[in-house]
Amino acid sequence: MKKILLIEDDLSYSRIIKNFLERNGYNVETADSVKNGLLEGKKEGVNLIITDFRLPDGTGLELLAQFKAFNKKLPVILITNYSDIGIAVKSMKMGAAEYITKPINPDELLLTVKEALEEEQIEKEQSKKAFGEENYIVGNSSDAQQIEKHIQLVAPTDLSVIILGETGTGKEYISKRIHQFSNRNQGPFVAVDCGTLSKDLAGSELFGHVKGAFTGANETTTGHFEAANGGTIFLDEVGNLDYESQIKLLRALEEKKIRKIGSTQEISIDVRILAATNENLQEQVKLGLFREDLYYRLNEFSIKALPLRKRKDDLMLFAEQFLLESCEKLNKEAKEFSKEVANKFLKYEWPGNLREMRNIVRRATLLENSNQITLGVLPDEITNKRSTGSSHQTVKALRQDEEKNVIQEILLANQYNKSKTAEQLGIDRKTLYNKMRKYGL
Ligand SMILES: Nc1ncnc2c1ncn2[C@@H]1O[C@H](COP(=O)(O)OP(=O)(O)OP(=O)(O)O)[C@@H](O)[C@H]1O
Repeated sequence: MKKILLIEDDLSYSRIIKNFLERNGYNVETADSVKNGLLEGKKEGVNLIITDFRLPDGTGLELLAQFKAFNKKLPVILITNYSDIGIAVKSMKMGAAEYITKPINPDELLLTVKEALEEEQIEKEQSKKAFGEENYIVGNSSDAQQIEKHIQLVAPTDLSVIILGETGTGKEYISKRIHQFSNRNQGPFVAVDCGTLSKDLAGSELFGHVKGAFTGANETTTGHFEAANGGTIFLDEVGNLDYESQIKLLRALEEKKIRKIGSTQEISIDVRILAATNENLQEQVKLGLFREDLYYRLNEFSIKALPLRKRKDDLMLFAEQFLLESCEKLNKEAKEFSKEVANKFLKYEWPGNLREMRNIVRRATLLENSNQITLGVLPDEITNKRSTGSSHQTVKALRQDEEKNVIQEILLANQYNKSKTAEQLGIDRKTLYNKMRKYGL
């Protein structure tokens, strides 16, 4: 049975989530602070961490950073408030498996947990074989067609490719597509998140080590390069590699040989390298933080993944694909977007790009009961419903606090059964959902 550690300081809420996950076949331990979370999470046998963002002695992001330094393969799901998209985006950059927003929707939670654990399994088995098209959308706009042309052009060559773009713009998807259309597509595709490689262990993660190479090296390991032999290695957030690892990487690329840490034996490798960054790598080269020779070696060809706000022509195509996928995955009847929603989508900035859109559409699919996605199930960021400062603010805030407490109490008493809660409050389910979202319940 998979073991989940849930870190949440609201104990009644924590109990409800724990019960729900246990009913669905998981073993759940709980902790109520950063300190206790770290203690519990580092114990043997934990497969997944779910942590709230706001904790009494710190934040979920601090925990995420610590867990990623401790074991970067341990998946971490961050719970944020519905409107904290900035934190959610940051968490993904820091290596979170996924984020979910409050109020937690049970189906969404279960799906996210399942997906995070599946990914953990794949990592473990290192079964990086060829994969299907993964619902890859090319897009109809001329920019999208240009990117696709470049992918098809460069894929069959062995050139190193650097993929530039903001977080969530599809850099990893592009690199998988390059692998898929390359002659190496029967070989492994190994994705390495350089942002989560600690300085001390980067060398051994990338190239492996022999038993006894350093304290704690109890057995000989295979590094990512060796695992990718005959295939493609994808170095995500390559700008985060420390200087020492950059030197080793350059050597591996130039000599096509690696040496495990602590070994004198050289191993020949045949690996194609794709790298991604959402930083200005050239700027880092200028500042002396990234080696110029490595930069040119990685940048034999470059592809720019566009931010979603600059892809207005294809934006609804993505939204509709995510809606279709969500309906299928969640066993919901087919739905469409209302005109108002489409308008808001086109005006929104999408700081988290395609990943944010996929998550918002998935959540809207869960919340919407009709066959049309309406404004009511979108976050305030998109609908601009956020209240602006006014003289009534304090009185209003007080009333809202009261209302929030009452709703929370009744929800808890009903074990988060929304129909019962709405009935007891004398409001309909939709109003309840809106209020829950408003108050982050
Ligand atoms: N071409 C595409 N077609 C369909 N969905 C896509 C496409 N590109 C990206 N996505 C969706 O967006 C999500 C994020 O994409 P991906 O992980 O490739 O982004 P990224 O730029 O590598 O993100 P990060 O900067 O956080 O590493 C994917 O999980 C997928 O759901």
